Amino acid sequence: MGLTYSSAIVSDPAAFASPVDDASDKDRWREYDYIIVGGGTAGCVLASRLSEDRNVTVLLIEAGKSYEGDFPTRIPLAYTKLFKSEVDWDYVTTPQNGMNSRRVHWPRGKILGGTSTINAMIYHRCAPEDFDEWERLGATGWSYADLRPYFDKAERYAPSTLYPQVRVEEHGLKGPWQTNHTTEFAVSRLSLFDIPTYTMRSKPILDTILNTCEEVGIPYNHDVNSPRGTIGATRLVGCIDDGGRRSSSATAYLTADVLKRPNLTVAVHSTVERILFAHSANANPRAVGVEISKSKTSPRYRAYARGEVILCAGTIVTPQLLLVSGIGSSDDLRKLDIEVVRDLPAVGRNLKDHLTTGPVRFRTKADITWDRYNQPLHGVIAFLRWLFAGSGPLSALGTSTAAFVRSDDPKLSRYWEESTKTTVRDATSGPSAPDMELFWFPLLFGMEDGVVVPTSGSYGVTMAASLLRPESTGQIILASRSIWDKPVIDPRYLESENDINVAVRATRLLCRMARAEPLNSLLDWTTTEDTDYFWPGNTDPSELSDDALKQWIRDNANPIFHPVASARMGKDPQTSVVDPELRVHGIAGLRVVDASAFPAQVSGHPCAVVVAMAEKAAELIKVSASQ
Ligand SMILES: Cc1cc2nc3c(=O)[nH]c(=O)nc-3n(C[C@H](O)[C@H](O)[C@H](O)COP(=O)(O)OP(=O)(O)OC[C@H]3O[C@@H](n4cnc5c(N)ncnc54)[C@H](O)[C@@H]3O)c2cc1C
Repeated sequence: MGLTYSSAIVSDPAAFASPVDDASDKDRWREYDYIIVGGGTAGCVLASRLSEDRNVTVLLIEAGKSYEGDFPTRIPLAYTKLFKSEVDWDYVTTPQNGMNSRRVHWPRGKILGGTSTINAMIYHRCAPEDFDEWERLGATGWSYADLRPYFDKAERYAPSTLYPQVRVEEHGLKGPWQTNHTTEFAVSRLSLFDIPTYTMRSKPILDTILNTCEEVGIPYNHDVNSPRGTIGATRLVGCIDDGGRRSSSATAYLTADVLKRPNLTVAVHSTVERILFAHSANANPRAVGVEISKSKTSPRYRAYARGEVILCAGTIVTPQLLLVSGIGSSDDLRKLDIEVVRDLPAVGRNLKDHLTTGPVRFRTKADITWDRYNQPLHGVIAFLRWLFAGSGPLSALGTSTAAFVRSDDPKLSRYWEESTKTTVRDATSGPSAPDMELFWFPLLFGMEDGVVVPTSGSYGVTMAASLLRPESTGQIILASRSIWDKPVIDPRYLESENDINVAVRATRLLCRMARAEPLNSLLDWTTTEDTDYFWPGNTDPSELSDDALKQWIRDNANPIFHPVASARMGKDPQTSVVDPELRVHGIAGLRVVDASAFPAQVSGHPCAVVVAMAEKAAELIKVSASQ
C-alpha cells in the first residue's frame, strides 16, 4: 500500500480500487457508497460530512498531494509563491481578444483542500442579493435565507476586541473553518521578534486609505459578511487560524480525527480519468463509478459507487470530466469521437470570472509600507516572527482592506463624470449589491508571466479594482478526449463594452482617491522617473482620456481567479447542467458540488460560498439517501 504522511491517506490506486482487468468480475470490485472526485475546497467538506454516518463508506480521490506537512501553503502572505509550483495546476487561457491578445495564467490548487489551500484566504459571504438572484435563475432553495445557516455551520469566527462592532450572532462560532481578523497589527500578538518601531509601520497607510474612502463618499462597513449587506470599505476577515496559519478546507475538515474514520478513504496522487455509466432500456443512464490512474501511461483502476459519484473537481475539470465521459453538447462530443451519454449543451458554457483593472501604483513616502520586506534582514525577521509567534505580516492577508462599491453610486459619480463619456448598465444582483471591489496592497509589485514580482528599492501602494459582475461570458472546451490534456479556457474577458466601461470608472475612482486627503499627504508625487510604471496613477485624472484608459486596461488587466458557472445549476437542461439538488440533468447517481455549479457569478470572493454550498449539498445527499 502506498502511504503518504498519514496512514489514513493512500496514494496507490491498488489500495482502494480494482484493476481494470477485474471489471467483468463484480465480486472483485472495490465499492463505496459515495465516490467524491476532487479533494478540493468542496470535496473535503463533503468527505468529512458524509463520513459522519459510520454506516456509509466514502472514497475521496485527489489528483494532487496531501496537505499534511506542506509548510509553504500554511504561510498566509506567501500564497503568491505557490503559483506555478507543484501545488498549482498552472492553466493558461487562450489569447484574449479583449486584452490585446494576451494569454493569462490561471492558478488552481492541486493538493488536498484544492484552491482553498493556495488562495488569498479572504473570507467573504458576498452580497445577500446574489443568492436571491440564484433563486430567480431557477436555483430553488438557494436564496440567502436558505444558504445562511450553512455559512454559519462552516465558520468558526474568532471575535476580536479590536472589532467590537462585529455582531458575533451574525457569524458561525462552532464550525470547523477558522476565520480571524488579520493579526499583523494586534498589539496583543507582539513578540520577541518585534523590534521597537519595526512592526507597526504599515498600519498607517491602510488606515489612511480607509479614512480616505470615507472622505470620498464610501462609508465604513464594520462587517461585510453580515446579512445587512456588503457595500462599503472594510477590514477583511481571513481564513486564518489562531496560530496565524492558513485554514483551508483540508485543515478544517480533514482533521486527524476525521482521517481516522474507518469508513473514509482518502486517496492522493490519483487522477480520475472518466465517469463509468450503466445503461438500461427504460431509465436514465446511472453513474456507477470512476476510472483512475496515476499518469497518462500507468495502469487503470476502477472504483464503483453503490450510491453516488459526486464531482468536486472545480470549474475547469468538472466540465472537462463530464465532457470526456460523454455528457455535453452532442455535436461537440461527436467531433472528438466521444460516445454521447447525454446531450447537455451547457456543459463548459456560461463561464464567468472576475477581472481586475490592472495595478494602479502610487509611490509613498519612505518606509510606511511592506516594501521593506524585500530586504533580506526584514524578510528573515518577518519569517521568524510568523514561525515562532504566529503573527506579523506573514500571518496577514495580502489584501486586508477593501471597498465594495457600485458604479452607479450618485455619491461617487463626480469622480468619473469629470471627463468620462462612458455609460454603464446595471449588472448587479440587486440595488444593495456592488459591481466593483477596490483593493490595495501596501507594497509595489507587478505581474510577469503569472508570477508576482515585487519592485525593490521603492515604497508604494498598489491599487486595483475587480469587476464583480462581468457581462463577458466564456467557455471551457475539450482540447482532446483525454483528461491529461488541459482543456481550452476562453473566459472572453472584456468582450462586453459594459465591462470595460465599469473598469474605466473604477480606475478613475482609484486615481481620485489617491489625490484626496488624508492619503494624498502620504504619497510622494515628486519623482518623475519610470512614468510608465506609475501611469495612470501619476497623471491628473481630469487629463486621462477614456480611450487611453481603455487601452491601458486591455494591456494590464489581470484576473483574480474566481471562475464559476461552467456546469451551472438551473431548471432547464438546455441552459444548465445540474438541477437545484445539484444532480446532473438526466443522469442518475451523479452530482456536481463546486464553483462550477454556481448559477451566476457572486459579487465578491467565492470560497466561503463554495464551502456553504458543500455543507448544504451534504445534507441534500443524506436526505435523498434516507428516502
Ligand atoms: C490565487 C487565488 C486566490 C484566490 N483568493 C480567494 C480569496 O481570497 N477568497 C475567496 O473566497 N476565493 C479566492 N479564490 C477562489 C477560490 O479559492 C475558489 O473559487 C474555490 O476554492 C474553488 O473551490 P472548488 O471546490 O470549486 O475547486 P478546487 O478547490 O479547485 O477543487 C478542485 C479539486 O479537484 C482536484 N482535481 C482536479 N482534477 C482532478 C481529477 N481528474 N481527479 C482527481 N482530482 C482532481 C484538484 O486538484 C482540486 O483539489 C482564489 C483563487 C485563486 C486561484
